[in-house]
Amino acid sequence: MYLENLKLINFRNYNNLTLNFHAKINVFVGNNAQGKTNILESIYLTSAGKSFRTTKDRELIKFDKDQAYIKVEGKKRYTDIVVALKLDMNKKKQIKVNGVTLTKNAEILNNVYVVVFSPEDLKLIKEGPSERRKFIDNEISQMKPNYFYHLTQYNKVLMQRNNLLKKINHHRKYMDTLHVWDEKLLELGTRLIKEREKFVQRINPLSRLIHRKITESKENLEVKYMTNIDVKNTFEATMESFRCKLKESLTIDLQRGSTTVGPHRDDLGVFVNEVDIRSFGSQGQQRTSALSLKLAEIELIKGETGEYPILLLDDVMSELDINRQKFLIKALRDVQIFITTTEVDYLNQLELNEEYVFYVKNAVVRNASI
Ligand SMILES: Nc1ncnc2c1ncn2[C@@H]1O[C@H](COP(=O)(O)OP(=O)(O)OP(=O)(O)O)[C@@H](O)[C@H]1O
Repeated sequence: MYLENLKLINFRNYNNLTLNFHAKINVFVGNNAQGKTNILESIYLTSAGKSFRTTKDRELIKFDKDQAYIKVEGKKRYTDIVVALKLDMNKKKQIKVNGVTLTKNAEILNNVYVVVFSPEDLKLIKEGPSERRKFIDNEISQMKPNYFYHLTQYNKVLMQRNNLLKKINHHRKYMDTLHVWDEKLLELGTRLIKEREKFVQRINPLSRLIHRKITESKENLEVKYMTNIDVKNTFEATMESFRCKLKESLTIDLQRGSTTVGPHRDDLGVFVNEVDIRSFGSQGQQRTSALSLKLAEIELIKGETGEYPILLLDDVMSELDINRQKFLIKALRDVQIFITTTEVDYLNQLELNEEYVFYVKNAVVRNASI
């Protein structure tokens, strides 16, 4: 799929902006703090309904304004797609897809497919497991909105169970209601585990292949799903093994007042040439592995939905050497790419057409074709 245009009103530092995009590459060039990432952020919002930089919608509305508006129009293989969001300081955000107002914001998923790669994504490898769980969850949610629903429910049930564990410490009578929460936790948790296992099984060969190309076959990347539950072939058997673990950990859960086993403790192991690069990788290895995973996601989304997602590369091109940049542009022939950069030098090396380039200065965007 690709986006044809974007309209912003009172979004971040923009008053009123309309941009027509190129179906292949769109590069936003400018100094720091001019509004380049804001454009990528607005595109991401039309995919996920939320920002990749903040959880507070009010930060997205232009200072001194009450409302912001974002709209994209694009093409999928068989349909046109129009997504519009209205953000309001005081009211809930309103989202329309092809003119129809959504009743639940989560319904926005599965319309505009986006993969974003930013310096933040380095965290994917070097930070704690929660960043890697977020990666897995975001990717599966985009392809399967039901997964997002189960994840939200799981987190709610987990919180209720943890509250109950704390209460039981003071009043044993609450013990009688624990099994109710356990059953819900087991059912929802097993759904997450089975989906995550499937996701990692599919992304592993894809990312390995890409990684081999980027590193000219010098490195072998392997990602492994790491969970404290024994994953079995069937849903029922996996749920049983989760049940055993939950029973075994009851004493310690009660002591701690929190649930110590389940998919909320999952991680993604990332190995290069059999070395765990979460702890032992160089910066370059961590960066390249994160890139390989992100690029694998593109293929995965294509396989799952039949559409290539849009790729947002925020400030990462200059961190890659020229060979890797060229690889990226060449390998992603069929993907619409949005790039932000402060450096123009490499644009010449990449031999990009001027019409692909947008110059951004203090929320004013100029393009050769405008
Ligand atoms: N709600 C808002 N209202 C008005 N301006 C805002 C708002 N939020 C952010 N800005 C402004 O947007 C600018 C930052 O834009 P953006 O993050 O897109 O920068 P950038 O061009 O990508 O820079 P860099 O290269 O440093 O990443 C800053 O000038 C900031 O003050």
